[in-house]
Amino acid sequence: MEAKAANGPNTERSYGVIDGPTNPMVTPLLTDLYQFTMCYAYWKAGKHNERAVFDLFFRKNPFGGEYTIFAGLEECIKFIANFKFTEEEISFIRATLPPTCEDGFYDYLRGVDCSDVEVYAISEGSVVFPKVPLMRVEGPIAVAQLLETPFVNLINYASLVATNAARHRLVAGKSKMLLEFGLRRAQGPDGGIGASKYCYIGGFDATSNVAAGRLFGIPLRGTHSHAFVSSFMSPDEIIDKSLRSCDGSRTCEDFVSLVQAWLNKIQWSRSFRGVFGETNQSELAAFTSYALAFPNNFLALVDTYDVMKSGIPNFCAVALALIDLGYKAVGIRLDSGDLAYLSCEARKFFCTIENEFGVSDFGKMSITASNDLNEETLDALNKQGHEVDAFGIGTYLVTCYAQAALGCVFKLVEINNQPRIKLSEDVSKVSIPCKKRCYRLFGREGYPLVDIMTGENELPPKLAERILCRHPFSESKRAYVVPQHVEELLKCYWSGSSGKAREELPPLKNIKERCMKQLEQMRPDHMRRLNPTPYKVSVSAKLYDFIHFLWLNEAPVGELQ
Ligand SMILES: Nc1ncnc2c1ncn2[C@@H]1O[C@H](COP(=O)(O)OP(=O)(O)OP(=O)(O)O)[C@@H](O)[C@H]1O
Ligand SMILES: O=P(O)(O)OC[C@H]1O[C@H](OP(=O)(O)OP(=O)(O)O)[C@H](O)[C@@H]1O
Ligand SMILES: O=C(O)c1cccnc1
Ligand SMILES: [Mg+2]
Repeated sequence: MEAKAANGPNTERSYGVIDGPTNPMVTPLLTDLYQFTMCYAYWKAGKHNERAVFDLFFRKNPFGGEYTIFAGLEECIKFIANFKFTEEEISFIRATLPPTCEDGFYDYLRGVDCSDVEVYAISEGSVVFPKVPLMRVEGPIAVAQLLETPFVNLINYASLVATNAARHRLVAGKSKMLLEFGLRRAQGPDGGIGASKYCYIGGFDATSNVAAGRLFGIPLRGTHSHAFVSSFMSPDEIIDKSLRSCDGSRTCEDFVSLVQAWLNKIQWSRSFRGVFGETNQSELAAFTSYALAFPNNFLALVDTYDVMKSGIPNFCAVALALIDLGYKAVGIRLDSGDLAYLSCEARKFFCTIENEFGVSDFGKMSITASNDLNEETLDALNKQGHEVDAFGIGTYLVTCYAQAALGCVFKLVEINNQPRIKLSEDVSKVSIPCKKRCYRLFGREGYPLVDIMTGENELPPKLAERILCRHPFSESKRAYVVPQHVEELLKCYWSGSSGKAREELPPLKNIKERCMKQLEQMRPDHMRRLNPTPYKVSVSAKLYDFIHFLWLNEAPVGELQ
């Protein structure tokens, strides 16, 4: 079933006005307690207004892949645009912190907003890679610190599920319809709404989630369930049997009998004689009823009793009766069994009907498949060969069953213009210091070749000019690149009250288009499922030297005795 296009409240916006986050639970209190204790301690030390720079990034691509889709930025910007404590929230913090905390702190909180904060970010829907900041947050340290948990929360799942959706899209292929059916299995209401929004960005065509359709204008689609089929007993219970023809010129007074006549014709036709016997009459009643309710959108779930011996013949009888009245049935959904085999058998059945009764295009009837689908099953279906046109995917997609979290982090990289580094025994966890600029360098064939981070004041990489790209931590890994195209990745998305120009938040459709375009632009070996080639993430020679200077400076020298 296809719902009429929705015009969500967020589809229109005027420049400069940013409405609040989608989820009203996203308030300044949606953070970890330690953000408030640190905030108090910064304030007590008189440090709260020191200018800090934080980077938000992740360390490893999810799902064993070599790419990630960045999502969740719009919600972060909506959050900070409306960041302000209510009196009730301040009272709660007062009651939560120890009584020794001074009153002046609460007066300070009363005045806190994000007018002194700037956020630079990669555009939402972009293909992104580990270590490169997705967002750079600059502002008074006490305020920027309060943003850590909500920002990381808003980005982590959004990017994870958008990446999961993109991976499903890549396996399914461009021509297939992908429907997100996950609401009932998602991690709560926010998980469900988020999944619908971010799966759409990652390449799904539609969702069954009505609230997401209203909120974001995502196309809504749906079929019907087994309950609808098994709720009927027999065609006798259909009371209003009349159906007006599609053009309104005549009325069929007994659609139920028309369906029955078609079922007999199919059963006794040359091609189907002996292929199936009595079909299930309660199923036939359900299909007939559904067709009477939606003659233009008739799609039947055919696996309640027996796909080939009941569901498909019953569907065809109803579809042919609809055709008599000038309607065009949509197709079927398979929700169990061997989806490769059954989809091929169903297609053969439809093609035989087309030939037997001379009904053009009956063989092209749409076949939707669902039932615990995931990347692996889609891949297996491709290998076996199938006739599925649309996949309805829920549980594995929205719960990100293959990987629980993306692991985004928020690290201090500069304070009062002083670069800071976070060391770790594990080199992959050492943070890259300094307020940085990030660029994507494209090669001769149009593919992105490498992302490079430089210090803020370094000259940007120049077109057709050789630049040394160094692995941030491994001395021997380096390469010269002559970029044919250079894209600066971090753009200003929030400039507070500074008056600096900032990017407008694009409509969801544009974010999705960006994502699809960028995925297409990637070199195929980075995208393959098995042993993909890692995309190179690098730093300039100058930044490399500085990281290692700072590293040596900060790391204590051990003493052996
Ligand atoms: N041709 C296929 N190749 C690989 N996996 C498939 C194929 N067809 C279906 N699957 C997957 O196999 C699993 C079958 O699920 P399950 O064992 O629950 O059987 P079922 O068909 O759902 O049976 P039931 O009628 O009890 O619901 C699903 O995850 C489905 O996506
Ligand atoms: O399988 P998923 O990828 O999660 O897709 C959504 C599932 O939800 C519906 O049925 P439901 O699972 O509620 O009932 P069932 O267990 O009888 O299939 C639908 O028929 C799909 O099977
Ligand atoms: O419309 C459907 O077919 C649907 C919706 C949600 C879950 N399963 C199926
Ligand atoms: Mg199921």
